[in-house]
Amino acid sequence: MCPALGWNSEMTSCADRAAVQRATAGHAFSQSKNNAGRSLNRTPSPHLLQRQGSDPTSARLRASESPTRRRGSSSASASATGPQQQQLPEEDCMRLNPSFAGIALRSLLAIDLWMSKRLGVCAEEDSSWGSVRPLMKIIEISGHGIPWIAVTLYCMWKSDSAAGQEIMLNLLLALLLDVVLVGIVKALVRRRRPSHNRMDMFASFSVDRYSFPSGHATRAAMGARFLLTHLVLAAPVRVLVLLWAVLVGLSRVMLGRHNVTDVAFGFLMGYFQYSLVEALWVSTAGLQKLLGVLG
Ligand SMILES: CC(C)=CCC/C(C)=C/CC/C(C)=C/COP(=O)(O)O
Repeated sequence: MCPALGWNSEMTSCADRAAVQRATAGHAFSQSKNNAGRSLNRTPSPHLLQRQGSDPTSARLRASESPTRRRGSSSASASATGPQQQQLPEEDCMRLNPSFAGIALRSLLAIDLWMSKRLGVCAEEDSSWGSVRPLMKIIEISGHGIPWIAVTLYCMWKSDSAAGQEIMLNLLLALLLDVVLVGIVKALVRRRRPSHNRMDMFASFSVDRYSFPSGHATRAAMGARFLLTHLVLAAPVRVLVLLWAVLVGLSRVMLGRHNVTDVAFGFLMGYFQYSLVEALWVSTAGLQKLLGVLG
């Protein structure tokens, strides 16, 4: 009798250990869902296990222990399917890894939701930091795509040097690339914005109802890297640019627009987007050549 799970078996193989751990993990999650605050490792009572007889966790458990039962029930069939038998435990071990990865991911997401809820201190006017919400919304606009694109176009038009125009052209292309890539990832991942978010954001696409990744964070990271690389800025201004990027990310969580992981991934994605822009850098000479070919 397995003391933790309460079923009869002679569990010695890797497959059996896998079954035990999957069942324990599955049980731990159903426990933590139904009964927040209890330990994940708590041993279930026999009474509870009886009740779980028809739930999906038990169904998985029955499915996973079936190879063991088949092995145990007939030694003749075991010898008949010898090589296959030896593969089964290995397969089960491989299925064990995703379950641990699943546990790690679920734990990370739970921490993420908890932290994001706690940091969403200006999600509403009457939230604990509701008085700084207008300031956070100004920071939000400073990282929005429309002002960035508008200012870039203006600088490109006003620039009197070919080098300046080339830089602004590439910044414009980078901003458009950012909108497209973020839109694709949001549409693929489809993570809902936090429940405490008020959807009162200035000019957004329909895909912006999703929160992963934060488009403001990608733009802030990519834009900051771009400006720091291509503009000659005094040291205090460079610090201000970095501070602004951090504030944009922080304001997303404080406004309740995003979870922490949306912003963290957004920063990472924006950082690498800049590397892509550098790799695909378009020179004005190259652009003129291309336009000549097309025209
Ligand atoms: C010309 C053109 C394609 C402009 C698009 C600018 C635009 C509307 C960007 C979307 C900005 C936005 C609301 C992003 C959402 O940011 P999150 O940080 O909330 O993901």
